[in-house]
Amino acid sequence: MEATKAVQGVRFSAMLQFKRLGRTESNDSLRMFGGFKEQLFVSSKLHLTTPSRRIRGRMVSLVVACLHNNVPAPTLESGSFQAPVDEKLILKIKSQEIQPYLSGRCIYLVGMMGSGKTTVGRILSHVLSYSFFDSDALVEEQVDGTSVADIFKKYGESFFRNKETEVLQKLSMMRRHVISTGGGAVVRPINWKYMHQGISVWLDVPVEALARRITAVGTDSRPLLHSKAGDAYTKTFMRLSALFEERSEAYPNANARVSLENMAAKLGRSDVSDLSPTAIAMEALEQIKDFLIGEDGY
Ligand SMILES: Nc1ncnc2c1ncn2[C@@H]1O[C@H](COP(=O)(O)OP(=O)(O)O)[C@@H](O)[C@H]1O
Ligand SMILES: O=C(O)C1=C[C@@H](OP(=O)(O)O)[C@@H](O)[C@H](O)C1
Repeated sequence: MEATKAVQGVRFSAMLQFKRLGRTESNDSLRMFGGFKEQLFVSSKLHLTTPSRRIRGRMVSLVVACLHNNVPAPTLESGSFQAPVDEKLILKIKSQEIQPYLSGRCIYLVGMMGSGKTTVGRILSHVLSYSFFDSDALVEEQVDGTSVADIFKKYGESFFRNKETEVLQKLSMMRRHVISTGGGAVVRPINWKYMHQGISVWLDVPVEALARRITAVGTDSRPLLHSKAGDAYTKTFMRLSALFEERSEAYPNANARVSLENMAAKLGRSDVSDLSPTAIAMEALEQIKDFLIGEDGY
């Protein structure tokens, strides 16, 4: 039987020491569960086709030899198959790489509405074993569960901004949180004082892509985009462009920048829409690492 068949349908909890991926080869053990009553031990040799730290999306060859119920591997199964490198494992490795430099500091995601702060923030919090907070949701809690749209309608934008600053002040005293900030949090210098207690990351997404994403979900929860005239995409695009213009000097205050245009160019993609939240989270970790290493003077 081929090794591919031997592992077919088996869900496994991989304990592969991917930390070693920088090497061309490593020997490790996988402990596999499911589909079999007995535990199946697989000794593996992992070959990277090109030794590189940038292994994103590359296929690796995993040479597998199985040991089942203490029957030696050669008499049971052996073979090799191509396996896609698990993005989640890579994320985990990258997160482990930065943990010593991060030393529990919070991560603040900044960027325009729809830039993916919440989506990417949740992924980052998961891999870093941090808690996730959305500053808009915390403002809503402070105002008895009133939605951001209603806060703007009832009390106005300044009231919302004051609450947002209060929330950021409280968060600045905490540790081990990933925070998705509101798109306009960057305009108040005092907010930067709080966000600089942690590491800030700007998700820099072209306005066209933002407008596409927001048009797809509607503008109900985003009062600054409410408008009656024109078709949904055009009015969202126009409003976002004006807001981005006003804030274009504020976003670069962030410690690290994830540019979707740069990512797409690097990966040979013609459209930033092809970049998955996981890929963006990986790039965020990479950029955070560069910042932290620079900060440490290495
Ligand atoms: N990389 C991505 N590709 C496609 N759609 C995305 C991506 N990231 C986020 N989205 C979608 O865009 C919308 C806005 O994302 P969200 O994370 O809420 O942004 P923010 O918190 O910055 O306002 C959501 O519908 C989300 O599913
Ligand atoms: O850009 C802005 O000024 C705003 C962005 C919103 O958050 P998201 O960026 O999470 O949509 C929310 O804070 C509020 O509607 C104002």
